[in-house]
Amino acid sequence: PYVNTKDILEKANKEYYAVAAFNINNLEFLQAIVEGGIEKKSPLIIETSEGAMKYAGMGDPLRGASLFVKMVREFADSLDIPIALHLDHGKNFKYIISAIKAGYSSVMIDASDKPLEENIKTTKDIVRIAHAAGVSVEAELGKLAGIEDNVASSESVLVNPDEAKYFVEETQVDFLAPAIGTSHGAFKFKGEAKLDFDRLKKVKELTKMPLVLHGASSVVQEMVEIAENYGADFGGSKGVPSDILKETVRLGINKVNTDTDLRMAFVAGLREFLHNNPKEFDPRKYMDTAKAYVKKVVSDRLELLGSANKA
Ligand SMILES: O=C(COP(=O)(O)O)N(O)CCCOP(=O)(O)O
Ligand SMILES: [Zn+2]
Repeated sequence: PYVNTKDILEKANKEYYAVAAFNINNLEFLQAIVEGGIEKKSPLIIETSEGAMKYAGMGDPLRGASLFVKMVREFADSLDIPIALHLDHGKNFKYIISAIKAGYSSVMIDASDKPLEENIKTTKDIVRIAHAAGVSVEAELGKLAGIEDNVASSESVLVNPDEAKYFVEETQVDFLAPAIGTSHGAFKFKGEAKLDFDRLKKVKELTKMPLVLHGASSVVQEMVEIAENYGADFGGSKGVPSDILKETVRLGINKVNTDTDLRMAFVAGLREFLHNNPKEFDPRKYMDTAKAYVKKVVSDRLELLGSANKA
């Protein structure tokens, strides 16, 4: 069934597991993610960034949002696993309202680059509108390093746990993304991978609410090797190691944003297939391996996060 993200996360919060939030931009990634969810009998959070809404809507975010709602609902309404659709990194008021209007389960208002009081005010405005429409809300505190689509923030600003408590009380958001040292993309750490577990623990103690980890891809070595075998150059790529990811779940992370791992799996499959089948041009054939590799990464992640058999 098509459900509200909050329902999925409240259950995860109570039972101390995490649910992956997988980003999509097209049909093929959605198909692969849904196949993984069915195989693992796991709840799924499908999420789209504003860039994805523009991409699918050919420049028209409302059309993009509406297309994603229809695609996701088509799968969700016909399956036993709970599936939610979430707007990831909502920064533009028009896009956030478009997602609410189109029927998204939840939206993120990302005002993390603003001073605290401004982040609170903007977030409160969105919470008021979203809650009136039965839509749940995610916000972010602290800043991720790395490149986000429209915010190239060089250094990460880690969350202040006391600020987090004040923020959630003032804004009434439904789930919170505390920055604890991750960053978007495939180049997360120069040296050893390290996250601030102490801050995470404190934020959980102070807020007791479902928490979100952005920039949580692991950069799966198996996929890097396949892709590089067929011409990719992912030198220097490094993600969040599985044991560190599991520790964040143990400490209270319940939604785990995963995009890069699926992108790398897809392109590994595509490169491999195209190299080995020079005569093929049927998209149902050349997307096959790409989708299979995405499904594999999805299934492994659902297992790792503990949401398998929680549908
Ligand atoms: O946290 C993540 C993904 O983290 P990852 O890179 O570690 O997968 N996300 O919110 C995904 C952000 C995708 O934005 P865009 O479509 O503009 O490129
Ligand atoms: Zn993110």
